[in-house]
Amino acid sequence: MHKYRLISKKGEGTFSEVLKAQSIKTGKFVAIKCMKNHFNNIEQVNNLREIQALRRLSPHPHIVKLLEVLYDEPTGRLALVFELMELNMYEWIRGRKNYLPEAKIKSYIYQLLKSIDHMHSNGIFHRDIKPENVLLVEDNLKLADFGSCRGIHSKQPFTEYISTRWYRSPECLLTDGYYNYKMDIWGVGCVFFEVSALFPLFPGKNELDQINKIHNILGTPPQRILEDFRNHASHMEINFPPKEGTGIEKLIMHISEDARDLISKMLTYNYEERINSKEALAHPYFKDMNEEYSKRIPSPSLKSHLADSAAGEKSKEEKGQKRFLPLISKNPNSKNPSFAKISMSIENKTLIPKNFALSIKNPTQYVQKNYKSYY
Ligand SMILES: Nc1ncnc2c1ncn2[C@@H]1O[C@H](COP(=O)(O)OP(=O)(O)OP(=O)(O)O)[C@@H](O)[C@H]1O
Repeated sequence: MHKYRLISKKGEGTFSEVLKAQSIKTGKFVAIKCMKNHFNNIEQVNNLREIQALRRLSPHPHIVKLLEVLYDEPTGRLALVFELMELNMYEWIRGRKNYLPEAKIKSYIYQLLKSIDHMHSNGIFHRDIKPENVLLVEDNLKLADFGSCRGIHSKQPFTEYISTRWYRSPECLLTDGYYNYKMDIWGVGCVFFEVSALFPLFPGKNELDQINKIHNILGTPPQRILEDFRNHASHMEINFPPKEGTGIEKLIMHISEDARDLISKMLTYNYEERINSKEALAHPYFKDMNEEYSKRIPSPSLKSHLADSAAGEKSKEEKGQKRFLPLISKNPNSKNPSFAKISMSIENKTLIPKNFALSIKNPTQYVQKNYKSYY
């Protein structure tokens, strides 16, 4: 019944703790996302946005691959088993003193935009684009954490409190939920800046400070945009004294003009004018990338190999399986090994280093990044 041996902690988010584990049967390494919330029944699990979105978006070379869903009905605990990635984008830049090569950044941002384009073309937007949700293994990038996603055609206003403050778009900060898929592009612009500059562009300490940080750099929005925000906001008075921004350009003079131009098109106040994923992929910044990328991922079979490269050897069950669907059934007593009680392996103290036991902490906690204050 012990399907996975837990090895170490890989990360922690608001809703989960992610552990590195090894399949006892196949020796393959995986990442197990142990959800902090409990679930009453399998229907609740099946209705999870993260699972539904991953089913719709997979397989794709730049979307993290869900391998298995482990649900223990008696305890209500849920764990999602993913292919293991090496590190997230924040970990990649953390503590660096020297700028990263532009070619590397270009390749990663291109792949990120490919994932966004795939998502948006399939009617989903992510709503929490940030460096911690962008996972890397060698030269490959995959987008993760679809827990906040929504359907592009869902009716506004969106009422949930979403998106991580530093990467939240102005329309998301200032209106009562009148935003759309273009908020993901704002997030990509912030990530693109951050991996280029090695510090976050708008590290707001609270909502008001977040708005101020944006104004300090981009200036206050034009009257027309402010009027539009005002018509969709009741929670705050939108009345900013006009201010000129210091501009993004001078913070990233070391990158190419094309790169700066693309970042500023992603960080456009008016989301109707903000560049979309297809236009961004066709931007002159990527003129050498389209060919490079098709050389790198030339065929569907290599695509699926790339998707598995992080996790080592394919298991017997997966070999020959073209399209992977997470294993989940209504019967918790089924012989299906995916129903091995996750709690058994997680609680087996001989298998887990101290402090790495699954902890159910306050799901609203916010883990502050390890950055110094730059402004
Ligand atoms: N497949 C994976 N391979 C390696 N590390 C991973 C994987 N999935 C997640 N992680 C690590 O765990 C962290 C938290 O994962 P994730 O964002 O999915 O959790 P969450 O609880 O939904 O977080 P959030 O607070 O952003 O909503 C990630 O930032 C990443 O560092």
